Amino acid sequence: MMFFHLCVQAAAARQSFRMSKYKVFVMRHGEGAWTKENRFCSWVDQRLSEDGVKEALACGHLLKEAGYQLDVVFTSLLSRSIHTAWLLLEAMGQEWVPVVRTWRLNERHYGALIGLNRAEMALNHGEEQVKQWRRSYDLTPPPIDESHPYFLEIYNDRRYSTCDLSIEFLPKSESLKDVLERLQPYWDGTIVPEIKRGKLVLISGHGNSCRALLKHLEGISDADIVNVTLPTGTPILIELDENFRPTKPMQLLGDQKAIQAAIRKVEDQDQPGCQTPSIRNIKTMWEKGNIVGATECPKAMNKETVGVKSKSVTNGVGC
Ligand SMILES: O=C(OP(=O)(O)O)[C@H](O)COP(=O)(O)O
Repeated sequence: MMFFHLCVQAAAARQSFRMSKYKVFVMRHGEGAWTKENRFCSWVDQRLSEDGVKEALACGHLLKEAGYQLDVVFTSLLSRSIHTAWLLLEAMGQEWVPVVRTWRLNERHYGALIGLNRAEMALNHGEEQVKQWRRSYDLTPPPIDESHPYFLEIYNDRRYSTCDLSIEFLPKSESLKDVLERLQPYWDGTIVPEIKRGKLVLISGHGNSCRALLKHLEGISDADIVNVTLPTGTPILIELDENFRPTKPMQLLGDQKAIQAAIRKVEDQDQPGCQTPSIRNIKTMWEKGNIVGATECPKAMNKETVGVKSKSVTNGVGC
């Protein structure tokens, strides 16, 4: 958390006294159902939790009270990001504002780790390994494959037939670096032109798609981005000069004490003691599978072992 401030200060030191020409809001959606369960959610389409709905509405009230008038909101193709945009616009009384969706703002694809519980992973593989998987810049987790219980749910979903890449070219696992590489063309080609037209843009993204964007905009180094963690449901205001360089430190809007507590909560998700009530009913998700050693093909799991009752997807069949 301290490092987050250092990154911001480092960016500020480079900003000298340039004039702000543009503003843009970047925010991670409200808390999702699996955030509460402490599971890697990624491309699984979970809804907002009750708290997540409240967070999204609170963001809208905050921006409305500050007098902001949005012109366009960009979201991922995932419901928690879109729902956050809707609730926020409703709270602002600006429901008519266009919402534009793109897979390029989707959360980082966590590959074979999708569905797993972070605290349990830390018990099995060590906190440091889980921190590396979560926060390092260029580490890519083992890819998802057809034996994974969420594979079909993701890749058979009709929304992914609407992308500017055909389904077979969509990612099967991503590092943060990969996220930035797929996001930057959309930022440059679609979002920046809107901002240059004078539109006030809000991006309702995800923990890691927003980290990738902030890394790019704030010039955060590969080493320092490891220490940047974003809370849910907190708008970040970024002011940019005519060359899209930041003119001042980005601002996380809202009650600063609550924001710091929310960041700490996300950081602590990979502490072995960070168990949720539901996790007690979940058998060891990889049945002691060694994901550290796995490169291509981690051990099979099924939806029941990760606490999901649906049997609509074929169980994994092993490697
Ligand atoms: O789905 C996720 O993020 P999201 O809740 O922002 O969509 C990831 O599981 C976030 O996990 P991380 O905080 O361990 O990178």
